[in-house]
Amino acid sequence: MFIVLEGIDGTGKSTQVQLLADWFRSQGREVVTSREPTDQPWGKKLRESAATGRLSPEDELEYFLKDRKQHIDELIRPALDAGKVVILDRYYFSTMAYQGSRGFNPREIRAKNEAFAPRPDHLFILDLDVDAARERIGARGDTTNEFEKRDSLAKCREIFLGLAEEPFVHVIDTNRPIAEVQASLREALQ
Ligand SMILES: Nc1ncnc2c1ncn2[C@@H]1O[C@H](COP(=O)(O)OP(=O)(O)OP(=O)(O)O)[C@@H](O)[C@H]1O
Ligand SMILES: Cc1cn([C@H]2C[C@H](O)[C@@H](COP(=O)(O)O)O2)c(=O)[nH]c1=O
Repeated sequence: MFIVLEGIDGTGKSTQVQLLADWFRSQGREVVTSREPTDQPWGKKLRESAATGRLSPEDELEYFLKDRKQHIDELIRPALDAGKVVILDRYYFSTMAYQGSRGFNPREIRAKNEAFAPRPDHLFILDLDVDAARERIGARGDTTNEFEKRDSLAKCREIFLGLAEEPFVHVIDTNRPIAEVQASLREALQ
């Protein structure tokens, strides 16, 4: 079972990934959770760039692809092959949204990724209004970074919602208490 949570910053992805992992573990399943960008060298460079200034659009896209290839080879495929549940906080749909918002064609980005990246069984788009999402980032104690500018987040949200009609995609309204959001995820999986 391969599950991905996506959505703009602050929608509650990390919170929900942990709760979902707890649920699977309580059923005796082995679970691997991970996130992109990863904590490997390409991912680290990308995280640093959020604070120090974004890379050129071309370099940024290239680094995300390199980071993902390594992630798939070293963690995602081995875990899936071993029958584990894999739950990711962001994947190539974020590249469609964020690098799409920088001018690349989201469909081309998707094709490039799907040439090497397995498609998840379930994709949850956690959806929240941009201002509410930015407020949550503030309440978490973080200042918004270069990836979290209002206009580009609005464009990202639009690209994410453009995926809504596909059969493996579930759009989840996260303007609700954490437990209610989690109940919706579990219901969709059941
Ligand atoms: N449903 C909710 N209602 C209110 N607050 C929430 C909800 N879900 C998460 N939060 C809070 O909002 C903040 C952002 O949540 P979280 O870090 O899980 O989001 P995220 O989507 O992973 O963010 P990012 O993409 O920036 O890493 C946290 O302080 C979290 O406790
Ligand atoms: C996978 C991926 C991520 N991003 C951006 C989106 C976020 O703003 C940051 C990651 O931060 P998080 O708060 O830890 O989720 O990276 C991107 O632009 N493109 C991608 O492919």
